[in-house]
Amino acid sequence: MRATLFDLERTIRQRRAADPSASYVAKLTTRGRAKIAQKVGEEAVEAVIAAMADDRQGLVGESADLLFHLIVLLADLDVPLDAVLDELERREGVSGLAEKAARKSD
Ligand SMILES: N=c1c2ncn([C@@H]3O[C@H](COP(=O)(O)OP(=O)(O)OP(=O)(O)O)[C@@H](O)[C@H]3O)c2ncn1[C@@H]1O[C@H](COP(=O)(O)O)[C@@H](O)[C@H]1O
Repeated sequence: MRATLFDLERTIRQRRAADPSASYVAKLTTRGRAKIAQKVGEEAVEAVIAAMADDRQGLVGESADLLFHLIVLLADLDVPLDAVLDELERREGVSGLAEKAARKSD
């Protein structure tokens, strides 16, 4: 899983500077961060719509689109995917409910 995502991240970072007429990543990158962010939002909504329609196969495709566009957005801000996966690892074993309760008592 991690290896696949890292391969995709490497490809995306390489393609950013490619010819926009030959690369979707390059084309989207030239359209600017707001456009990339908009695509992330759109793909998230499409994933939600697939889920609410009980469309499991659709959800798989929309989730792939969402992850792909999120990595394009991370690359645009030069945030390594590793940082996100490290953050998830840091949270491992910490119940979301316990974490929320700890925040409220701050
Ligand atoms: N994983 C993906 C991937 N997932 C989705 N997409 C593209 O994302 C686009 C999203 O489709 P939309 O209809 O929402 O977008 P659109 O019509 O271009 O955008 P709008 O102007 O309508 O907003 C489609 O063109 C998909 O092909 C992807 N494009 C590329 N990759 C990976 O990125 C690599 C580099 O791609 P290029 O930069 O194109 O070489 C590829 O080898 C793949 O591994």
